[in-house]
Amino acid sequence: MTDNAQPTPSLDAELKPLRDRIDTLDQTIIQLLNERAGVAMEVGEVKKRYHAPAFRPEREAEVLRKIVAGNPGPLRGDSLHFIYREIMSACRALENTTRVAFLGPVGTFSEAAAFAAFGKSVEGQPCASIDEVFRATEAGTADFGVVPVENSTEGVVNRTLDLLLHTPLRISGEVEIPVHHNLMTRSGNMDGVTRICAHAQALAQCATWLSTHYPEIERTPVASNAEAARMARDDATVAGVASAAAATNFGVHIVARNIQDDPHNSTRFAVIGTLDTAPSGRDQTSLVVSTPNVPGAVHKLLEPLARNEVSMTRFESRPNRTRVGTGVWTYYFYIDIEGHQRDPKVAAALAELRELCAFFKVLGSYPLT
Ligand SMILES: C=C(O[C@@H]1C=C(C(=O)O)C=C[C@H]1O)C(=O)O
Repeated sequence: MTDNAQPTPSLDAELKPLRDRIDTLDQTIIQLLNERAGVAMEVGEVKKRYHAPAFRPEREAEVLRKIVAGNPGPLRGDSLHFIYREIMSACRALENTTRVAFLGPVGTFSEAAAFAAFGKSVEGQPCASIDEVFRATEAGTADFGVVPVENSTEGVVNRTLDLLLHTPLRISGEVEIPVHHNLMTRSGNMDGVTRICAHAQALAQCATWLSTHYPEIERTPVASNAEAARMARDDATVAGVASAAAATNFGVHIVARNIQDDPHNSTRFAVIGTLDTAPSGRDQTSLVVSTPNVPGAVHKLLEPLARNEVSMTRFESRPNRTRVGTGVWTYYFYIDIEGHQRDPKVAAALAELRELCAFFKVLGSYPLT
C-alpha cells in the first residue's frame, strides 16, 4: 500500500463536513423523489378512472427535453437524461407493471434497447426470435415489444420490416443505442482459442478487426452474442464477441474492447404495442406504402409530401414477396416523415398519399429522441 492510500487525519477532517452535506442533500432528494412518486400514483388513479394507459411516451419525452434544456450543470445533460429515465420508470412501476418483450437472451443489445426505452423498473420478457416478440405483444402477454429495425453498418433488419407490414400493432416509440462489440474468453487471453463465435451480424460488423488480429482463427456464427458469451464461459477453446454486459452476466473476461469496424456503430429499435402515442411537439411518423408498377410512380409518391411541406427523413424499399397481380416485381416503400399524423400538414399529406397507393399503412407516430 502506498502512502497516498493511507487516510490522513487532515484528509478525513476536511472530507467530513462535505460528506455531511451530501448526506443531508440525499435525505432531501429522497423526500422529493417520494413526493414525485406520490403524484405519479395520483396520476395513475386518474388514468385508471379514464381507462387510459399508464405509459405515455410523449409525456416522458417532454419531461426529458425539459430536464435537459433547463439543466444549469455541472451535471451533463446525458447523465440527467439517464437518471430521469430511471426515475420515471420507477414512478411508472407504481402505476402498474409494464411487461416488455425483446429478442433474448438477457445481455443482448435488444435488452439494452428495452431498458433504454423504458428504464429498468419493468418486467423484461426475453423471446427466442423477432417473430415471438411480435406474437407476445399481439397476444397481450407483453404490453410492448422492442425490435431491431436498422443497424448503421449492416442496414435494415428484414424480418422486422416484413412483420411490421401486417401486424395490427403500432410503433409507439423508437430508441437508438450504440453497439460496441468486445472479444471475450474464460481466461482473459487468447491462449488455446480455436473458434471465435458471435451472431452473424456481429461477426460481419467486426470482420476487418478480426481478419487483422486473428486471421487464422475460424469464425462460427451462433444464435446470439449472449449465447457466444455463454459458450466462452463453458469452453476454453471458444472466444465470444458480445456486449460488455454479456461479459459481466456470464463471468468471462474481455480480451479486447470496441472491436467493431465502425466506431459509431449503432442500432435503431422500434417500440411496438397497441398504444397510439399522442403528439409530443417533436415527432416522427413511419408508414409503409406500395404503388402500382408504372413509370413515375415513386416520383408521384413524393409530391403530396412536398406540397404540404412535410420532410422525409427515410426512404427504404423492399421487394413485395407476394407479387400480387401480374407476377411483376413490386416494392413496398418504408417511409419516415417529420411530424405527427395529427399535425394538420402531415394529415393532409397522408390523405393525398393514401389515394395514390395500392397499399397504405401508417405504422405509427412517436417522439423523436
Ligand atoms: C406520471 C405519469 O405516468 C408515467 C410516468 C411519467 C413520469 O414519471 O413523469 C410520465 C409519463 C408516464 O409514462 C404521467 O403520465 O404524467
